[in-house]
Amino acid sequence: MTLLSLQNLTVRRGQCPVVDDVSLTVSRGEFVGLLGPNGAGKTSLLRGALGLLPAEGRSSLASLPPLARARAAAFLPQGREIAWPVSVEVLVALGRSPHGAADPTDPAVNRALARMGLTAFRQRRATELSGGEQARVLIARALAQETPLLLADEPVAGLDPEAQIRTMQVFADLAAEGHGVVAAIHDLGLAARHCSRLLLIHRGRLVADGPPREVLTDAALAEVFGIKGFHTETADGPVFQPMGLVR
Ligand SMILES: Nc1ncnc2c1ncn2[C@@H]1O[C@H](COP(=O)(O)OP(=O)(O)OP(=O)(O)O)[C@@H](O)[C@H]1O
Repeated sequence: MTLLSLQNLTVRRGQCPVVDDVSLTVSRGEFVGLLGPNGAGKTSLLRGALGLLPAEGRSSLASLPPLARARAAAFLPQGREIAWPVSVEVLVALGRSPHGAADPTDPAVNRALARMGLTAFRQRRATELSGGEQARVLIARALAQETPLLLADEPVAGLDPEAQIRTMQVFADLAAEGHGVVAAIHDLGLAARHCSRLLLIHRGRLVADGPPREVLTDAALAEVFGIKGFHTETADGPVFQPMGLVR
């Protein structure tokens, strides 16, 4: 079942298209990594798809009324600032708002806290956590929304290795449970290891779309990122490591 459909989506900042004629679909069961260099258009693509930026073309999400959209897709923005000194459980419960009251005793809040390893933090004041802990709380808020689709902008940025792997595993589990996840990710090794599909964005255009091994080719790495990488298959799954510059 299709959770997101983009047809010829174009987002302009000024005159310049920063998302250029992108068409794709995302289905249940997919954990999609959105890759591309700084400024490639990943955030603009996510925001355009959600209707948070004006766009030409069509997005199945952007055309929904706000409440239906909030029940269809959760969004984790790139910014990680928590402004209100509320408890972790109250903040995570805000993810339940599209479904009615934001109740900290809602089982969905417990599930989100547990998935992100935050149960012991639930009574802590969110503004008094470390940067990485706050980032995990914001992921938990998006998980508590329990939507068919999760769009996450650099969810593992600033997390320690355990939290990065835990978060990638949570997203892969969500996909295995029948949700869809699209996450902008700069760590190509984590993306290659955990995502079922990668989208490669270069100067606003979708230049590759497929399984990690087919997207992270030597030619694409050189052309898009200016790097070379090392791949291998291990008993624990695929390993990809960026190795050096080519320009
Ligand atoms: N508010 C803005 N006004 C004008 N141009 C913008 C604005 N925000 C972003 N841009 C430009 O749009 C392009 C795409 O930016 P976007 O934030 O989508 O990239 P990104 O792939 O998410 O990058 P990063 O990996 O650095 O987060 C960039 O060239 C950027 O300079």
